[in-house]
Amino acid sequence: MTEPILATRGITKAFGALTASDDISIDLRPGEIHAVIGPNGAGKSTLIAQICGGLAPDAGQVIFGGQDVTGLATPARARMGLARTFQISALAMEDTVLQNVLLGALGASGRVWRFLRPALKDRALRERAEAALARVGLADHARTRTAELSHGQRRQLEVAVALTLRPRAFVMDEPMAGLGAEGSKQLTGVLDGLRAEAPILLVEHDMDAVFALADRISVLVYGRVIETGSVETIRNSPAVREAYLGDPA
Ligand SMILES: Nc1ncnc2c1ncn2[C@@H]1O[C@H](COP(=O)(O)OP(=O)(O)OP(=O)(O)O)[C@@H](O)[C@H]1O
Repeated sequence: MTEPILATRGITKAFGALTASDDISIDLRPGEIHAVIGPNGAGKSTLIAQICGGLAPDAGQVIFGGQDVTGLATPARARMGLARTFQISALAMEDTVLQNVLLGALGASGRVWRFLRPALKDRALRERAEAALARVGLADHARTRTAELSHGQRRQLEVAVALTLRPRAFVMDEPMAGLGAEGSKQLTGVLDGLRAEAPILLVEHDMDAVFALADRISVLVYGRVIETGSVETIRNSPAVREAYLGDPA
């Protein structure tokens, strides 16, 4: 079997008497979108925080690129190529779309961002930024002020910024939240093409998007993964229906 790029091994995290992550082992393989779904309070955010470095597990490990990164802080994991998106929008609204992506590319190049002006003239950086914009369908908006983009286009821009870091894996936290039907459809198209570049661990409530995108789905209930499988497996699982949809099979 292909070596996973990202994996948790027996991740456990308790808040007082509540076990928010209960011995969770999931993995993300090259080329796939692995969705994590579950009812409110199931522990999705807690899991993501441990994967990305915001929260230390009580037990278990996070493995990224074959290395144990459990003790590493978020920026160190990001530098290794773990790209988290959609947590808080970090876009500079008054800057143009291209400037936002250039800032990302500049960060990835290790230079400091007070040199943004020369960066606009740096051909290699600019090409990288423009390629990222084209990748998410925003090539025609390079000179648009970011504040003028629709909500959905801003999500696309966040993906472009993340792409400039040349990520090895994406962790996405509810990318479809707050988007209308059209925005969700467009972003679904972007994410669909992205898995070839870097696999995506996708936490998402929008089941249309999950069923359209996921190669595998893990279902989290009360901090436990009760089932991992293909869309078909999950759709037909009596355990998932009962525990997640509240529908006794
Ligand atoms: N810092 C904390 N202190 C105490 N309890 C917490 C803390 N963070 C989360 N919890 C609890 O852990 C459980 C899991 O929460 P979490 O936010 O991970 O769930 P979730 O699946 O992401 O929910 P949602 O879908 O609503 O975002 C919940 O019962 C929550 O109240």
